[in-house]
Amino acid sequence: GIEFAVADLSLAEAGRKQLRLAEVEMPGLMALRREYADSQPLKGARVAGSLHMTVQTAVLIETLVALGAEVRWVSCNIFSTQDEAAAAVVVGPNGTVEQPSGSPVFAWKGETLAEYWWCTDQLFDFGDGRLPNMILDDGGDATLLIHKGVEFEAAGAVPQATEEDPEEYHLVLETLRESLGRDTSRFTRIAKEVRGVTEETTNGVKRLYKLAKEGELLFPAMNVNDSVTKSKFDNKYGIRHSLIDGLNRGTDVMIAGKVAVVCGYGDVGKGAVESLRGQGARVVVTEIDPICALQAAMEGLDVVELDDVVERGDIFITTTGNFDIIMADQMAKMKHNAIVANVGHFDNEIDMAGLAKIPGIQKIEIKPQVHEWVFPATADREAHSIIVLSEGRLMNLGNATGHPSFVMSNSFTNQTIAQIELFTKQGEYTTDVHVLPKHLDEKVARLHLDALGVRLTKLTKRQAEYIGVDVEGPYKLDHYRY
Ligand SMILES: NC(=O)c1ccc[n+]([C@@H]2O[C@H](COP(=O)([O-])OP(=O)(O)OC[C@H]3O[C@@H](n4cnc5c(N)ncnc54)[C@H](O)[C@@H]3O)[C@@H](O)[C@H]2O)c1
Ligand SMILES: COc1cccc(Nc2cc(C)nc([C@@H]3CCN(C(=O)c4nonc4N)C3)c2)c1
Repeated sequence: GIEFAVADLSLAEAGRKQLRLAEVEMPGLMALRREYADSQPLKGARVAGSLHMTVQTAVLIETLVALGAEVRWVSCNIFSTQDEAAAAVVVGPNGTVEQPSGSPVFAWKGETLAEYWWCTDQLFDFGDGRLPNMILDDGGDATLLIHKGVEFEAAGAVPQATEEDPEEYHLVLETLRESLGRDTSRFTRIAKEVRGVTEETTNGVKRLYKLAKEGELLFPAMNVNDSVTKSKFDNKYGIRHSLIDGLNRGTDVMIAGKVAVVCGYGDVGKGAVESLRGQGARVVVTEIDPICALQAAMEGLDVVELDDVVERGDIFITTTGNFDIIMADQMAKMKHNAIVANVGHFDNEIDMAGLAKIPGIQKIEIKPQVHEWVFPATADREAHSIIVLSEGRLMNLGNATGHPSFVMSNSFTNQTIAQIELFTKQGEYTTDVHVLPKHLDEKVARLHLDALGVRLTKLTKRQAEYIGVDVEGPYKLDHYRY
């Protein structure tokens, strides 16, 4: 039978219904299932995946299986599992709760960190001594376990963590110590078996480039994040869709007419501005980068310093990927019931620690993920409040439901094509970090056009020659900025 560790298998039926809806909104993945139904390019692939165990990811998993792969899965985030999606994957399209016939999943919403690393360790045993030969990663935790495992197997022991190591690193070492106790060459064998890893996000990609630079990368890696059809969608269109979704679900405030301050005007900031402008907000931005600031000005946006507008703004959104963007003393000056939220980096763009330390501050939960922070009266101002969403964490996840399926279809079509590339073209990809060739990035876009009723114009041969491209593409140079 199928091994698994999920919250509740009986949620499978509900999950299956959501999966069927998501399939219609994920045309790229469904097109790949049709294109490769006969050739089964992933036959023989044993894919160990660590990526948010959501309804959208379930469609990715069943696409990999439809192309011939055997798959084991965990979530890459202790809160992002949708339990009904995990259950649906285990039961599978043709199974039952009593007789699950899907794929092994080890993930549930609200895992402890110790449970998280136990789950990740379950990825690497496909039964009868069989090991993974492909890794699909988001944030690099599966890749980390393999690399650290190989390092410590070679050393013959796992070192003790020191007190300056974060608590999580203690858990990683504990997990590896147990593994070494069971088998002194497990990760060394896995590393030999793995043909490559495909990495979903910026942070995971940064870790891969670091490993490659230090000459420690053990197998070829595909940087899926930097496909144009992944990061533009994730960062710009995903946020444009879900920013007002989170604002509306959280506050129901009328956005029209309000002054909205967007900190950062990169891909996410551009999506955030469009989202708010679409609702009639009067948007201003802050930036450190003169090119992005000039772009904003060209779009008719005021570019200001935060302190210029901290008393005038109604809605403040951080998108910088940096930290200490909105500080407690600035929040103290805001209008009564100004809204503050983050869609950028984890939880340190907004100074929540500083806010909590203000003498006499009061935190009132209005509803889950929506808090009113009440500043006590001072000599020159009566008591007043601000509204903070998702406690300063990613509010499109805390107050809304993450990216819509169509956005994830673009990301995951890149993932699937990248898996096929590394699995079927061993030797063509060196042990380094690669990006998908542009014609495959363009293929991802092509696979999403029919669903939108887009009709592409065809180049004539002479036109193609005139601009120096092939009729079938690629249509741009590698460094072209879309
Ligand atoms: N919430 C989500 O679903 C989601 C989705 C995608 C990306 N992200 C995150 O959003 C962040 C931004 O992503 P991106 O692709 O837009 O990056 P980006 O580099 O394109 O944009 C960030 C911008 O912020 C600017 N910036 C940096 N420090 C600043 C400061 N102190 N004040 C003002 N501006 C500053 C930079 O100049 C840059 O233009 C990243 O942390 C990314 O992981 C979140
Ligand atoms: C509460 O709602 C959800 C729903 C889904 C995931 C999450 N949790 C995170 C946490 C972190 C740190 N990052 C992400 C990124 C940004 C948006 N993402 C997706 O939407 C997504 N990814 O896989 N399927 C998807 N759907 C991936 C999502 C929260």
